[in-house]
Amino acid sequence: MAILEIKHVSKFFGGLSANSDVSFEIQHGMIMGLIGPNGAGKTTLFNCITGYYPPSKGDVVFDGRSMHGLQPDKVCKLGMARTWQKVRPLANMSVVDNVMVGALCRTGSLKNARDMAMEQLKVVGLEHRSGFLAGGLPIGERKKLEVARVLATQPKLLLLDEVMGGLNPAESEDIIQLILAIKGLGITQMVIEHDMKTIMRISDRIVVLNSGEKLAEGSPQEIVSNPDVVAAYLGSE
Ligand SMILES: Nc1ncnc2c1ncn2[C@@H]1O[C@H](COP(=O)(O)OP(=O)(O)OP(=O)(O)O)[C@@H](O)[C@H]1O
Repeated sequence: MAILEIKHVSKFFGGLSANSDVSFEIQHGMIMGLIGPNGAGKTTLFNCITGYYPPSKGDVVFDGRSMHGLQPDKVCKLGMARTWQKVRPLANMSVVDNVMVGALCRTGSLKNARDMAMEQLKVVGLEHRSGFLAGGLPIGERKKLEVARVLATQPKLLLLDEVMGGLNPAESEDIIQLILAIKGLGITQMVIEHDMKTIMRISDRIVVLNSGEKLAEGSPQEIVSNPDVVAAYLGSE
């Protein structure tokens, strides 16, 4: 069974169709890349999947259960967590306290939450920063902090929205290695990313959105050799 089934999802903002009849499935343990030109509807789809927007039409089925009508906190408790394009840590709190916020979705004990947070800081390589103020971290470490915070919610499915945006090549490489390590932990991931080389490298499959519609789906090789994708997306780079 697929971990996530997106079934004919549409999202309208007034007359604008941000997502239009989008359907695909994500299998357990894989990395699904989600690409498309600016304004193609990628973030809107993340919002529809994770309960931030109710889809105007269609349904999202996670682990065999419809997400219809569920708020983001409930969706997160069921095992789906997402990052945001703009990283906004709780700047005046320590790094470990930021991650504890995620862990408190799973435990009421502050001690357990701290232990869980430290565990995730190790996964992302930030344990040496645990006592620092989150607001003082450089951008590359803020991104890792964001990933640690969502990992602390113990997701089965992680949705990463342009987590490499604004990073230099060395920082991006760190995040790529982190995404691959998370895959090694058995966590399924869906990744929005603009850099084509990166998305080709990390994805098992890729879905391409264009003007809100699913334009193509396939392996990285199938996507780069798809003439529609080249015309709509690669041609616009
Ligand atoms: N809350 C909203 N209200 C009205 N229109 C919206 C809203 N959110 C998104 N849109 C519109 O929906 C379309 C898709 O936007 P979305 O942010 O999902 O695209 P995207 O593929 O994530 O773009 P980018 O790559 O630039 O982040 C755009 O035309 C955008 O202006």
